[in-house]
Parts: sequence; structure tokens; C-alpha cells
Amino acid sequence: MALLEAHDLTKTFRRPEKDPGLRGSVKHLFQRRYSTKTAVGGVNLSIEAGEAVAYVGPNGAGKSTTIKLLTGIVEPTTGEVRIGGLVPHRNRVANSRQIGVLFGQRTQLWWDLPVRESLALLRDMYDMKPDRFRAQLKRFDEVLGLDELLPVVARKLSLGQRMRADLACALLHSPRIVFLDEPTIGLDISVKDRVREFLRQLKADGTTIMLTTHDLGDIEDTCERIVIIDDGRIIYDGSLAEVKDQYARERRVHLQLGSELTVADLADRFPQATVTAGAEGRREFTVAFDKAELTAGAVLAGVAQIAEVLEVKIDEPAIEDVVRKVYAGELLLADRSTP
Ligand SMILES: Nc1ncnc2c1ncn2[C@@H]1O[C@H](COP(=O)(O)OP(=O)(O)OP(=O)(O)O)[C@@H](O)[C@H]1O
Repeated sequence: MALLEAHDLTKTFRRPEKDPGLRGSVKHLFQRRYSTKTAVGGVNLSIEAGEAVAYVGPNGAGKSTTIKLLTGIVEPTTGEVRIGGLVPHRNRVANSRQIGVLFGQRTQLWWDLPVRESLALLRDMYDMKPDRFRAQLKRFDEVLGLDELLPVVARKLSLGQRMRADLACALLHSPRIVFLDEPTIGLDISVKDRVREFLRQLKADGTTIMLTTHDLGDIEDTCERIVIIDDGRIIYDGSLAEVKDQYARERRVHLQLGSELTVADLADRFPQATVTAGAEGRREFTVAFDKAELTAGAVLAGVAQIAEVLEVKIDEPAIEDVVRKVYAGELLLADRSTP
């Protein structure tokens, strides 16, 4: 049995509807109107122990609501979730021992306490042995640089420092599964790198990870599976490699030449590709093509017949591009989704 099973998970919200302005507000007092919003509609999800799953989708797609449903913070309107056999919203205490949660936009640190005290409170809540607690803090210090944050009162932490401390809080009790909702949001590159390294280590240690992010760089080296949600429904659930292979088919070969050519020379040779000149005019070109129609090797061999090739760079497909295309409605993934 999978560690996490969600069947037909649905959450609808009732939202007040009022006309604009004071008049609308007064009218709403006497004549209330509501509309129903389906934030998550019929999600089926199964996650095995040790898997790292990226959960992505555009703004308002239902990512955070799904995480709230899976962790038991919100009760489903219909459907059911089980984690390790427990129904999260009915077994809150037992469930909190097996899951870790981080919401990048919010903190679970006690605002007026030094980080050390927040961690100590969590230690007591989880009945952790002192040795185990110390070992965890040491581990977090090695990757997250936690020690320097321990004496600092939470409200005085910068965003990056706060996120590092929050990660330690979410993982302190070595949960079986961790839900990370935008763990790198607003962070600068150096902190982002630290968080990503932490995720890699978590994965190597066998922790099951569900990661929600807008920054697709977060998922490339951690998650082998990607679930894409749009308008409350899962539109793709499969391997990241397959998404790239199937949908990111464009390749770009950047060439620096020792002799001069024109765009037309290359366009004639590779009619299936799009050729553009680079900054160096007649000595620098980019050849873009669909990998089903041409290969980088064929491009190189073809160019080498008519010019001296000094340097070559081949752009690999980026998952960002795939998901961006999904958002823009350019890719139809629905036929590949789980039922
Ligand atoms: N408490 C609520 N009451 C009413 N509507 C809600 C509530 N929470 C979420 N929604 C609506 O449900 C939809 C999904 O919201 P959710 O926060 O899950 O999306 P998201 O994918 O996490 O978006 P983002 O990437 O912008 O954080 C949105 O239309 C949102 O306005």
C-alpha cells in the first residue's frame, strides 16, 4: 500500500458575492448572495514511500488547498486521504508525528521566541530524546547553517534565515513524509542553493517529499515525478524525464564559427530548423529544431562541411518551458493524466 493515498479529493468554498462600493456592501448585509468555488475537484493521488513528487500549477490552480487537505489542516468536502493508514483531519496528533509541513509564506516559529526555544518546544511536543534532538540540530547546522540562527528572536530573522529555521522545525522529528509549499519563495540565490541542497539530502535519506513550487529549478534535481494541476484537476501525473522527452522536444545548438556564413546558408542546409544570427553576426548562429526531425550531431556534421566550427553549446530542454507551455494552453496533457 502506498504511503499516501488520496481518492476523489474535492474541496469547495462558499464565497460571498457583493456588488462594488458601499451600496453593494449595504445590500449584501440584507440580501446575501454566495457562489461556490471548487478549489480542488476530484484529485486522485498515490505516493509511495521514498518518492519525491513535484506538485506544480499556475496561480490559483489548487496547490495549497491540496496540501492543506493532504495534511489534515482542511477537511475535504468529499473524498478521502490516508497517510500511513491514518485519515489526517481525524487523527491530527498521530498524523503530526509522521508528517512535516512547511508553508513558505507563513512561519511555524513562535514569533517572540529565539529559534532555539521554538525548536525546544517542538522537541517536547514530539517527545524527542535529548541525544536525538542534538543530532538533528547538528545535521541541520551542517546544511542550513542553523547554529547562528538559534539565539535570534524569530521576528528579527530575514526571510532566508526564517526559511532555514522553518525547514529545521518541519523536519525536526524525522517525519516519514514532508510537504513543502513554496520553500524557496522570495529567497536569493545563495539561500535557494542551500535549501535545494537540503532537499537533495532529504531525498537521499529516503524521506518522502511533496514539493509545491513556482520555481521549477527546485524540482530538477530532487523530483523524478511531476504532477501538474490546473483549475483544481490533475492534468498530468508522470515522470519528469518523460515530460521532458515528450514535450520539450526543441533543441538549440549554438555555434561559434572560425569562418563566415549567412543565415541563408544554414537555413538552406537545415530547412526543418529555425536559424538566427548571434551577436557576432556571420560567425555566430543558433539552430533551433525539433529533435524528432533533426539531431545535434547532424547539425554539427552539416555545418562542419561548409565552415570551421570553433565552439558548440547544446541547450537541454528545461522543465520551465514545458510547464509554461502547459499554462499557455499550448500543450494538451489531459490525455496523459491519471483517471
Ligand atoms: N478559504 C478560501 N475561501 C474561498 N476560496 C478559496 C479559499 N482558499 C482558496 N480559495 C480559492 O481556491 C482556488 C485555489 O486556491 P489555492 O490557494 O489552493 O491555489 P494555489 O494553486 O496554491 O495558488 P497560488 O500558486 O497562487 O498560491 C483559488 O481560486 C482560491 O481563490
